[in-house]
Amino acid sequence: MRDHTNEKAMAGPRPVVMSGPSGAGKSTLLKKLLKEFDGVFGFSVSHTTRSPRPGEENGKDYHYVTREVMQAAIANGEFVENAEFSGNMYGTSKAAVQAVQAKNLICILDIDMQGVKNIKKTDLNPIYVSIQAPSMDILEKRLRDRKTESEESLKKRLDAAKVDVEISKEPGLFDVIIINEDLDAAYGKLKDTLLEEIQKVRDTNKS
Ligand SMILES: Nc1ncnc2c1ncn2[C@@H]1O[C@H](COP(=O)(O)OP(=O)(O)OP(=O)(O)O)[C@@H](O)[C@H]1O
Ligand SMILES: Nc1nc2c(ncn2[C@@H]2O[C@H](COP(=O)(O)O)[C@@H](O)[C@H]2O)c(=O)[nH]1
Repeated sequence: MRDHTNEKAMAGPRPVVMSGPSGAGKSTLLKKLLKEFDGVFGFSVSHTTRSPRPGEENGKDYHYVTREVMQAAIANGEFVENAEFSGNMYGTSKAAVQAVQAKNLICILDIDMQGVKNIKKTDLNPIYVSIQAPSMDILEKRLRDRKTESEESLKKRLDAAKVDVEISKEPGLFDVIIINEDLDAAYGKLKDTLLEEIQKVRDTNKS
């Protein structure tokens, strides 16, 4: 059977991959984009086996599933990419990407470094953005202040962050690395990076 995800990817605007250490500010920044540019961006809702955090909604932030359900769906070829992160499974389903691209929106994927490497093997052709904190100390403070992690999970995320920051230096891996120190400044850089694609969607919607 042919994979229609890729045909849609060729036709519509380029997706955006937002990656970077847990706690660097990816969700904060992408939520600002979705709010300011209503009708331009759409979020690719991932699947995960982790439990929802207070305030998170099933189907909006993630599709919360069991490991068994997720493994079966992966085996069935339903995912573009998947990864194990900090003791849980995460993955982007083909349906999640298609749902956004069917509306001719810029599809935003919030994924870890394993996801970036796997998306590179597809022909999704996204813009790759790495969001990083100014230092490991600041990253740790943000994660602690967010109050979402146990000590064990915090340690796993900080260990993964160190690896992530090193790998992100690989030439050509990311189109842009944004250091999220001042939120407004980081958001400004993100918008500058995506300006051309935003304009394309606006032009298409006008005509
Ligand atoms: N520029 C900033 N200055 C201070 N705090 C920030 C800044 N950007 C984000 N934060 C805060 O840092 C915390 C982590 O941000 P956020 O949840 O967006 O990170 P994330 O990269 O999406 O993490 P994860 O990958 O775990 O989902 C949040 O509490 C957020 O409010
Ligand atoms: N490879 C993938 N990584 C994903 C996906 N969805 C989220 N993530 C990444 O997981 C970590 C942790 O997220 P959290 O919500 O538990 O804090 C973070 O780095 C996300 O970018 C996915 O579908 N694939």
